Amino acid sequence: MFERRQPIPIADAVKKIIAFPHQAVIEHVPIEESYGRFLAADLTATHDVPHFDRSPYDGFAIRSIDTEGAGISNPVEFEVIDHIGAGAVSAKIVSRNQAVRIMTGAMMPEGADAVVMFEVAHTYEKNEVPFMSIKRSIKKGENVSFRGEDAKEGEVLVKKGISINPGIQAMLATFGYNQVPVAKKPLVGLFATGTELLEVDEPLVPGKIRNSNSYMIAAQIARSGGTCRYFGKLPDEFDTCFTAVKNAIDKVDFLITTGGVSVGDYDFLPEIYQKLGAEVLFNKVAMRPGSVTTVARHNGKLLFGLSGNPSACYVGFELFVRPVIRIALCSPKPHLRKEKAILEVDFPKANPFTRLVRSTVYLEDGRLKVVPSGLDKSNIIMSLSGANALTILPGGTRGFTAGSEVTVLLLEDQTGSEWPW
Ligand SMILES: Nc1nc2c(c(=O)[nH]1)N[C@H]1C(S)=C(S)[C@@H](COP(=O)(O)OP(=O)(O)OC[C@H]3O[C@@H](n4cnc5c(N)ncnc54)[C@H](O)[C@@H]3O)O[C@H]1N2
Ligand code: MOO
Ligand SMILES: [Mg+2]
Repeated sequence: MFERRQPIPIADAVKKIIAFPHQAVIEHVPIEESYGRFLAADLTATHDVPHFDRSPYDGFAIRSIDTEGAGISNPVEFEVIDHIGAGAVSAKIVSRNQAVRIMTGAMMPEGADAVVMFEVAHTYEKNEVPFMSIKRSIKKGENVSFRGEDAKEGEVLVKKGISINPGIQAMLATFGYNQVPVAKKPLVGLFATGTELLEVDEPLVPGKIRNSNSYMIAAQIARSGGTCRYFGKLPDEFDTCFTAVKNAIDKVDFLITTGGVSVGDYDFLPEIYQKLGAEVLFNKVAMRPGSVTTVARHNGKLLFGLSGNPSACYVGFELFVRPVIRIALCSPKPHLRKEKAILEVDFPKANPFTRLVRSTVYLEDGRLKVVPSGLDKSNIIMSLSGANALTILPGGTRGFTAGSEVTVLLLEDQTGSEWPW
C-alpha cells in the first residue's frame, strides 16, 4: 500500500523527540574508569587547594621584615634552623634572622611569610652552623603559594553533564573521589534490516552487500557516549522483524533499526509500528539525506527507524539519536555544535529540502573552512570517513558558490550546543 507522507521541518522533528527525555541514572565508577564519562553531579571543591601555605620554590623560608634595608653593600644574614622537603612539616618557629631550608611543595613553617630562592641566597657555615645571606629586601608573601589559591572550598568547579577530560581527572583525584558519580551510559539497541545484507566475513554474491550500517551506528553510539547492544541483522520478513523488535524494546533504553522504513514493498517498519500500537512521532523530515527517518514511541521507549541508505542513516543518527543520548548523560548542550564556515568550493545542487552535506571542516589562517567530504548522495558510504561536520544548506535555495558563509554542525566536538535549529 503506497502512502504519501507529510514532511516536517528538522527542528519540529527534534522537538518531538526531546519532549520525551530519558531520565539520567547516576552510577559510581572507579576514577580509573571515569575518563570520557559524563559527570552526573557538579564537581565542587570539598576543601581549599592547596590546603596549606606552601613554597613554590626550593629555597629558604624567612620573615620578610628581617630583610628590610638589605642591599648590595648591606647583606642580611640568617641562621638556617631546619631543613624540610615536600611532605614534611617543620616543628620550628622561624624567628628574627632565622630561616628554614625548604623545598618546593613543602608547608611554610610557622613564623615565616616569604621564600628566598636558592639563586639569590649565599650559603656558608660558621662553626659548623649553616647560615645564608641575601642582598635584597623581600616582600611579605613573596614566593608563597597560599592556601586556596587554586580552588576555594565550596566553589563549583565543573558542572554536571561535562565529559571528563584529563584535567577533570586531576581535580577528581585532588578532592579524593576514588568513586566518581557519572551518568549511566544509555543502552541503545540496534538491528540492521535487509535480506540483502551479508556478514562482514562473507564473500560477495550478486545482489547482496555487506552490512556496514551496524558498525557505523555502533561507533556513532560510542562517540555519543552510549552503549550499543547489537541484536544482529534481520531479513525483510514481517513476522521475523515484528517479533525481534517487540522482544528487544524492554531490554534497552532506545531501539534503533536501520532500513525498511521507506515506502517499498519490503519496508516493514511502518507496519511494525502500527501492529505494536506505537505512536509515530513523524515519518518524513524535510531534509536530505534522511528524509525517511521515522521515530515512534512505545512503552515509554523511543524507536528510531533510521534509513537503510548509509549516509541517510548516519545523518539521522546525529540529528535525532545523539541528542537523546546526551540528554541521558546530563548534557546541557546535547545537540551538535553549530558554527559558521566558509564554503571553499561551489555546491551547485538546488535544495528543495534542507541538505546536510557530509563535510570536512578545517582551520586555515584563523578561519573555519569547509568542503564536502565526497559524493553527496544518500546511498554513499565513502564520503563518511572524511566527515567531521555536516554543512547545512537550507531548503529552497539554488546552490551555493565558493566563498559563501555557511552553517556547519561539528561532529567530533564535545562542547555541543543547546539548540542549533
Ligand atoms: N518510491 C520511493 N522510493 C524511495 C523513497 C521515496 O520517498 N519514494 N525514499 C528514498 C530514500 S530518500 C531513501 S533514504 C531510501 C530509504 O530506504 P529504507 O530506509 O527503506 O531502507 P532499505 O530500503 O532497507 O535500504 C535502502 C538502501 O540501503 C541499503 N542498506 C540497507 N541496510 C544497509 C546496511 N545495514 N548496510 C549497508 N547498506 C544498507 C540497501 O541495500 C538499499 O540500497 O528509500 C528511497 N526509496
Ligand atoms: O531519506 Mo533519503 O536519504 O532523503 O535520500
Ligand atoms: Mg526501502
